[in-house]
Amino acid sequence: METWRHKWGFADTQFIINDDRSVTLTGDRYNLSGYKMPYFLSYIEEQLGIEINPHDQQPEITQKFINPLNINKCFCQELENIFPSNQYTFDEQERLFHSHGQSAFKEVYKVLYSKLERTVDMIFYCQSELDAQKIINLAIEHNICLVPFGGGTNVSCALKLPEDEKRMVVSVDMRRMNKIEWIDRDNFRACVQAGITGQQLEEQLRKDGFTCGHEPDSLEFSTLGGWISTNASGMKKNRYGNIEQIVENITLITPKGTIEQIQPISRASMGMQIQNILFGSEGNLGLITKAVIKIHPIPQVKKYGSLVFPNFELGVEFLYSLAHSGFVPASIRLVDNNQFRFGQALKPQPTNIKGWIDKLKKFYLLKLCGFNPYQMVAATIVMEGSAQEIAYQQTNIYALAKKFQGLASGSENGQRGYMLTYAIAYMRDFLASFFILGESFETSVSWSQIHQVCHAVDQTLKEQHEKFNLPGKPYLSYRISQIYHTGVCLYFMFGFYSKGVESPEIISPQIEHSIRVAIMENGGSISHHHGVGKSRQEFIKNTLSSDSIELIKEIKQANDPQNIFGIGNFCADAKTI
Ligand SMILES: Cc1cc2nc3c(=O)[nH]c(=O)nc-3n(C[C@H](O)[C@H](O)[C@H](O)COP(=O)(O)OP(=O)(O)OC[C@H]3O[C@@H](n4cnc5c(N)ncnc54)[C@H](O)[C@@H]3O)c2cc1C
Repeated sequence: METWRHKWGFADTQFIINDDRSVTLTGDRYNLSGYKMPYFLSYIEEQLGIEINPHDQQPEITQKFINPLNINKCFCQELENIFPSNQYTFDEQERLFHSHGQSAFKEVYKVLYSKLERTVDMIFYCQSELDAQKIINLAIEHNICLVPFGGGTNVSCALKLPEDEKRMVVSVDMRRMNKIEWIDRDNFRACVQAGITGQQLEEQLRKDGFTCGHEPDSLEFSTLGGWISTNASGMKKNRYGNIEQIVENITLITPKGTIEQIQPISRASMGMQIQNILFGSEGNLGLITKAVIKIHPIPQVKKYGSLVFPNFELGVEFLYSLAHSGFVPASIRLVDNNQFRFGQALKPQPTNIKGWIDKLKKFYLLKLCGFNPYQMVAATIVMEGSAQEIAYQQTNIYALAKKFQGLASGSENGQRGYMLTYAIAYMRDFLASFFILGESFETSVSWSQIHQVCHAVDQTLKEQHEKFNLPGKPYLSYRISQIYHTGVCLYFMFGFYSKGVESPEIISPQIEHSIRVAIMENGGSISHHHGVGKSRQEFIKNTLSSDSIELIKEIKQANDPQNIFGIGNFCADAKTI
């Protein structure tokens, strides 16, 4: 539990360069692990217009910055009297780990290569609802700032500490609260403690024959409390719902008491629903200790699929028709040509037979069907349900795709596409060590504005790259990762070469900011699922009316007048209300 890691993921998994310049993902956790990828480096070099020297790596700082302890002696003394010593720590690595999320430029880069502005003073490991009440009471008595901590996977700087916070700051790590309290088999509900990670949740439910089905790409480390706090979205939301459709009751312990419904309800008309404001509360209101969630029997069949289309426009037209049909699969994603080619670059050197088959497939696609390798795109699909449901979806999806010149391209490619998403954050850290900085960002956008937003992002990135006189070429790729009745979630990845660039950690957020402005000016939203945190606070005023913002501030003020939960997300001046 107390292990820390500033980079993404498991310690046994990292990309390395072999002597022959091929790249391997170590370990055996993913289906990308353990084999040589001969085309990886050349793809990156071609895209960025640079040459990677495997021996020229950016050195990580060995003595990482941790600010001097800011101790409230009376608080610490009382805490010592109430809790055993294994429930809190001042360990420096733990303090650093609990002071950041996974934003590439503003957090991880700073920890590894520069300096994080501020660290927490202590970590408290919350083990029960009673612990939550006690630590909040102690914090009120001694004026301590508490910061709820889930898996530390947010990418919105939600755990970034306000620099002007003068009080002792205690991170409240919720991960010891990781049990399923009860399962109601008849009504498909489970009451689950908030510190459970997605992986633990699925493993525990599976033993009883159930699944929750919420699968964000951070599933291995992110927690139920974090999902609620950030209003998360999982890849299979078409079948299982986004987090707000999955959760039926939340328990939040606040400085004023306990916020919850008396019992979970399938649906209710009961006046204003206080539960709704907890989705996206981002650690501002209190500690989420548990939630009642919907569960489902493990599906009889899970099947991957994939399609290729001649270009992104046809792929989007297909998705538009699919979104308004009755056979939407659990998940479908459409990747642009850059991401499609990146997927190809991660493949192993084919064996003789496989190489021969691949050549035949290529001949069919490129020569007979006339696909252009620099325009074609791919959709990856996950179908879950009964055998009949899958058969129905499969038949109809492939028939519909044909109308948009789509061709089926196999389940193996579909599965690889999904596995790729688990490797992206490992790739970010690997590339950063070779001065290639990248970040992902997302938005929701109406169907009619998809191309406009993609174009605006592309243009803005090119302009910014030129403005800062950065070396090589900028990299951009995007995918549609969720479809809705009225629009989609667009998920972008961008990168640039930073060798020789002064303070890339200052330039990168400026580029990101300009891109968000372009997104919003062209009809995109502040965020589809990453949340506001500190990264997107300034865009709240373009999202909500000023009176709405005031109301939210008043709720915060009424609930936490001392600003014990002083992490200051959502609104820059939320803490001063
Ligand atoms: C590689 C990668 C892939 C990702 N994929 C997805 C994705 O597919 N979908 C998606 O929605 N997001 C995704 N994210 C973003 C991130 O995983 C989510 O925002 C996630 O919900 C954060 O959960 P966490 O437990 O890590 O929370 P943390 O990062 O620990 O905290 C996030 C915020 O929630 C608050 N908080 C956490 N727990 C509690 C609690 N128990 N009570 C009160 N407040 C609490 C914290 O104070 C903080 O403000 C991804 C991130 C990465 C790095």
